Amino acid sequence: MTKPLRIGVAGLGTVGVGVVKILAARREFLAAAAGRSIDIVAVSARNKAKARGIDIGSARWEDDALKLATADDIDVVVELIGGAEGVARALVETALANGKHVVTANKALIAHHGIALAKLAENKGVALNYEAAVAGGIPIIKALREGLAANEIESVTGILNGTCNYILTEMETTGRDFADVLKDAQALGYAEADPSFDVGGIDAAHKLAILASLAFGREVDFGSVNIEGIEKITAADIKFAKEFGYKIKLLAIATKSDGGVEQRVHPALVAEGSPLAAVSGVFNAVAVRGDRVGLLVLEGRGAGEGPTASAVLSDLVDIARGLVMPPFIVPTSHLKAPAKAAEGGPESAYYLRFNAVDRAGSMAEITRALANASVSIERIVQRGDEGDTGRKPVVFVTHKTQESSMRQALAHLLKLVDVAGTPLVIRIEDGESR
Ligand SMILES: NC(=O)c1ccc[n+]([C@@H]2O[C@H](COP(=O)([O-])OP(=O)(O)OC[C@H]3O[C@@H](n4cnc5c(N)ncnc54)[C@H](O)[C@@H]3O)[C@@H](O)[C@H]2O)c1
Ligand SMILES: N[C@@H](CCO)C(=O)O
Ligand code: NA
Repeated sequence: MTKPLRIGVAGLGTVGVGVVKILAARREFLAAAAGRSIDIVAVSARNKAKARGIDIGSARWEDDALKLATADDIDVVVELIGGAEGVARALVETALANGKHVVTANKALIAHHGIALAKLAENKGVALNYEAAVAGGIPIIKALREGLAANEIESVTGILNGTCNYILTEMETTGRDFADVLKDAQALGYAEADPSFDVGGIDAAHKLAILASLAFGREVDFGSVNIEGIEKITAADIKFAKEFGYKIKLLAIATKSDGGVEQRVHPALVAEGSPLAAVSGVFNAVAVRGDRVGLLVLEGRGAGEGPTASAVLSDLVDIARGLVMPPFIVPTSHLKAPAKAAEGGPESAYYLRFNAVDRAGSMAEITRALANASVSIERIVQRGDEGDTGRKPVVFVTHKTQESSMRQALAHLLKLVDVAGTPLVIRIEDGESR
């Protein structure tokens, strides 16, 4: 057998602990699969004394993670700290500059600096692998890089944040409130250090920008993603959606058009019975449409110790086998510059919810405001308690309409005295039916 692949692990939190556990449990099999053993020679984390339930054996402890990037006895730096800047970025840059392979689960880092880091890796002939960064245990990077390489990709639609999907599913099935369920997701190790990245849609946008780059052969363009989170979704919305035959999901959608790429992350109503509506709890899914393969849907756990560490290990086994591929499928010199497609996307139906005064004539005014913007209504429901505000929730489902018409309708609604606050507007998507 060739000499061992020597790794340094920075970060021993949810993911780092999972990596140490798999390496211990599957040591012999992985060595046989890779043709060499994978040995942890050093680790680093913030708190040496913390009980983690793992045995790091003879691995040395480094208080300063950056030492892993310069140590002579390390071939691969495994970055599991997190964050687009700070120690994580410095560690990865220094490791690559020193000719060490890097494996990371850090989507924020790859979304912001992936191309610059890939250039560094290419110059040094080393790997920059990040399977764990997108959709946890689903091998979507491998699928795009290897299994789907023959295809021109037309669109990628995903449920890419485990925390949000877990929250929306729990709210639906148990009726518990948002804040309560978010605490659970944190305790289970799903959420980011700052959970507003999850619920605000930023984490899903990081992942989408990476997938869009791989799918469409353009440089990562996180800045162009239109992002909306799930913070405004209430248990009542989930109930109304169910009544109409839909589930609410945080979708991440990247579509190729003549002018470039449209990237958006937002909650959407997806029809029950469609592949994406069936994805529940911490599960993620990625639906890819390729010109030759057609629709392909991959589903699996998107967060948590085991699934994420599983992806990190697959990257390590690739390196141990001697596979060093361009981080973005093609060399960075072949990637096209980012190009943002005209906004608006395809026509879609919408769900609209707001509170309105329940008096004679108010509904007529509201429907007129929508009609004046060419938005036609499929369903109206007015129900619920007036409470002490004198206003009742009103929910509309529209027929398919242009986004510009919907914006115009909203502007009209906001001028009506009977409408309170800003209406919640959610797109209705088809959930990637075949
Ligand atoms: N938890 C998941 O389900 C999941 C899934 C996919 C990707 N990720 C990504 O994996 C990375 C790690 O996530 P996590 O959930 O394991 O985080 P975590 O907060 O559980 O662990 C982070 C670890 O990094 C260490 N750390 C922080 N600052 C450090 C420093 N300056 N030097 C050395 N160590 C330092 C901490 O001590 C801790 O051990 C992040 O990039 C995250 O986005 C997490
Ligand atoms: N916070 C992320 C972790 C996996 O990337 C999520 O909930 O999906
Ligand atoms: Na993955």
